Amino acid sequence: MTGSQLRHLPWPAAAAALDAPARLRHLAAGALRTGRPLAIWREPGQEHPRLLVARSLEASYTGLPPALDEQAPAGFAFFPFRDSDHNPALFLPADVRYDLAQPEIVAVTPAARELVPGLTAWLALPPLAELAWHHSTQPVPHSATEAEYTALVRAGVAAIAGKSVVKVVSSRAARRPLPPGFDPLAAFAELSEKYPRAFVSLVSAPGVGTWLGASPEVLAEVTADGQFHTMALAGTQPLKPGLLPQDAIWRQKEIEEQALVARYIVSCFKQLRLRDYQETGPRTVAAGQLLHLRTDFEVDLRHVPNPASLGTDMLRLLHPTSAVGGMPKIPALAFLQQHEGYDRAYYSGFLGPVNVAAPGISRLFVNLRCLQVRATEAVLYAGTGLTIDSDPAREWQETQMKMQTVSAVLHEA
Ligand SMILES: C=C(O[C@H]1C=CC=C(C(=O)O)[C@@H]1O)C(=O)O
Repeated sequence: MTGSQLRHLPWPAAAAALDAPARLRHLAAGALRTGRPLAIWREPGQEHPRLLVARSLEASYTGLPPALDEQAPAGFAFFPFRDSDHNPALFLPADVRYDLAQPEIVAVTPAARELVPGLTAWLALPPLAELAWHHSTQPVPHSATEAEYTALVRAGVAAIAGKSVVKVVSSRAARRPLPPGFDPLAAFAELSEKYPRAFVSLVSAPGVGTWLGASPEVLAEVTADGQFHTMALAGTQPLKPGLLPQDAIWRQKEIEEQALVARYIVSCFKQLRLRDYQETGPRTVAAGQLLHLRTDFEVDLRHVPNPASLGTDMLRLLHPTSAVGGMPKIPALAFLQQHEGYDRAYYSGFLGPVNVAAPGISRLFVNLRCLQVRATEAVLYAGTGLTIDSDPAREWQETQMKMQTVSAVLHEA
């Protein structure tokens, strides 16, 4: 949609004393109070967050993953690991938009023009002290003990030894009390400050709940200069004080684990008969206090026969990648369904804006290093790629480390 089709609402004089973050909070409060879905995000390397409010939950239900071409509708994708009635796939239409880089304007699409009178009145009202964040209507997921996680890892290693899978990514959930007065927006700001290279997000939708995260992993990106980008991210070790990422040494296990993810991406390109791509890496990269191995894949969309559909086709083939499911995909997902013992919901799904910054710019990330905000507690999620050499104690430890990325905002004792 062009800028001229958007209706721009100015902030009234009554809001003159509110700075840009206070205005974002006020808009979020209004969306939550009227039961609408919203997404707030800060893209890697960018200074300012954006907010998007969808006119309704019903308008946000979707079937297929979004199309990543410039003709596709603008919105924010929020997809579960597995699509189901409990965890519907959402594409929040970009009905109301607020960009902190342009704090004087609230933009509304024609599809949401019936919101304009209420929104105009809301902008002039004093800010609320409390925000009514949406909470999931699903039961709290089972939180595995170390003994249960050990049994899951052993079952995964046995499945690899029995050759039913080559790799599987086991995961678990953990419950933590929310500190008194926990404020998801303040936590979002803290994550944005702490992890400048992450995709930091806060999504809240009726029934679905409120999810906060700082993801290091691009799933599918289409950039303004016509490039498609994805990455193979896997292998984990702590970033030790004084150690530079480029000096990290990796064990055979992590090298293999990451190579499988890279191989999976190449197999997706092959399915689309795409030979012309740039592969860089693997290189060691830092994500918070962790190091990973990463290979980047770039395709110049100006030099492929199907530029409009390549991003869309790749997204549909990639999710869920072998960095969160395993390989081969179908038996790895069947293993998880049978053995994991809890509902991942939106953890290891994907999320991000499509055609919001401008038509033709999409940035989708894997929903990792995330937590779900419930009424009195947070649910943390993390997984580990297993290979034949996996040691259950190390894998448990690795999930603990991964959970610390986002649990930093809970200020646990
Ligand atoms: C599954 C997760 O991370 C993936 C991404 C990077 C490294 C991973 C690993 O070392 O196992 C995982 O594949 C998670 O953070 O929950």
